[in-house]
Amino acid sequence: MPSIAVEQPVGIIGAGSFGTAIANLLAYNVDVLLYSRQAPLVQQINETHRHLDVDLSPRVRATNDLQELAQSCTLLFPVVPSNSFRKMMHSLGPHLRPYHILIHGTKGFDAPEQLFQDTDDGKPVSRSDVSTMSEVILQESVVRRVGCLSGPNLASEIMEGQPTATVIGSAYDEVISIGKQVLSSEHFHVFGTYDLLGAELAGALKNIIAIGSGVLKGKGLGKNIQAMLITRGLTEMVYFGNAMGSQSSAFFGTAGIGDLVATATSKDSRNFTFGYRLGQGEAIEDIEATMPELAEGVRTLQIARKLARHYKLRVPITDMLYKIVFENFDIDRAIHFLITYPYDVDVDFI
Ligand SMILES: NC(=O)c1ccc[n+]([C@@H]2O[C@H](COP(=O)([O-])OP(=O)(O)OC[C@H]3O[C@@H](n4cnc5c(N)ncnc54)[C@H](O)[C@@H]3O)[C@@H](O)[C@H]2O)c1
Ligand SMILES: O=P(O)(O)OC[C@H](O)CO
Repeated sequence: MPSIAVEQPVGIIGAGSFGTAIANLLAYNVDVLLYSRQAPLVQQINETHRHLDVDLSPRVRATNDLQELAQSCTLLFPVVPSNSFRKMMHSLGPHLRPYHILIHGTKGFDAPEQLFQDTDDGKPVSRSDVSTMSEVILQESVVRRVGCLSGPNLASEIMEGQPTATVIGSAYDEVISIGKQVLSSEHFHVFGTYDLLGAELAGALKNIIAIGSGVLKGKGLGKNIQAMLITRGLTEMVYFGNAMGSQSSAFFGTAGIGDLVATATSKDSRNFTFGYRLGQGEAIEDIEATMPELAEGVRTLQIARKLARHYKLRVPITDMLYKIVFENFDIDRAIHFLITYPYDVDVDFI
């Protein structure tokens, strides 16, 4: 096992909710260098050791110098939203060397901006138009040892010190082992899997179903229908995963059902909350205007809808949610459509 992680600080890129939660988790084992683009925030963190109403470990130091980050840390955790990820990699890439290891925590996809403006259903996208975050890292840097962090990891609970688990997906044993070494603690169990793609797809796709679950809750509906949404939603996630080249098993582990249950049932989830407010009757423009960072699932929904066309997938929940979010489709009609949908078999995958 490489010894770099304990001898050097471990870097985090993105001082938002998840970056901050990960910083305190890492600080049980290692010194941490937390990168933010905002100089005043860096100064505040280093002077007060507090951020987002949380006490930071004295082992956490902040910087706004990407070169310092890359030179000080071999192991880096990029945790910026998917819509900023490629831009962030453009800035970071020139500072990276083949010895760096990147384990990202971002749950979304990258796609050309044109795709998000193009509402023409007749134009599907293909898999090559869409990248996972590990693919973006490979495209934008010389780094090869990449991984992802995926699981039921609501930042607010982690910041309160509550226990949970995660899974590190990577094709490389040393990425999994070093990730476990720096992150494991009595609060945090770390699994490993070679199915990097499956862990990334599960983490991104569950956000769509979390929006749907929030919609039902916002409509005042109960646990029976929420359970069915999660069950059939998981089925649609498997369909997408199989079409995009991952194994089904990823969807039945920590990154799949684990994160789906957490995100689709918690008011601390932005995706669930976005759906809840829709279900309560709020206009999308009003929700967007008052959510500082848009729920990842909204972008993922746009990409998934087009991928479904490309792969000819039968994914009625994804279709209905797309219509609700982007075409003002009536929520009650969508629920009626799904309840009367001619689903033929209960479980049709292994
Ligand atoms: N919040 C959670 O509970 C949670 C848990 C697991 C995974 N995630 C995933 O982590 C990612 C980030 O979520 P979050 O909750 O931390 O979001 P957030 O909005 O709280 O924070 C994102 C941070 O990234 C920074 N950022 C954006 N672009 C950047 C750039 N180019 N360079 C450097 N910093 C940049 C922003 O300034 C912000 O501080 C998302 O993909 C999310 O799905 C979140
Ligand atoms: O819905 P979010 O973006 O708050 O995130 C939920 C996390 O992905 C939980 O693991």
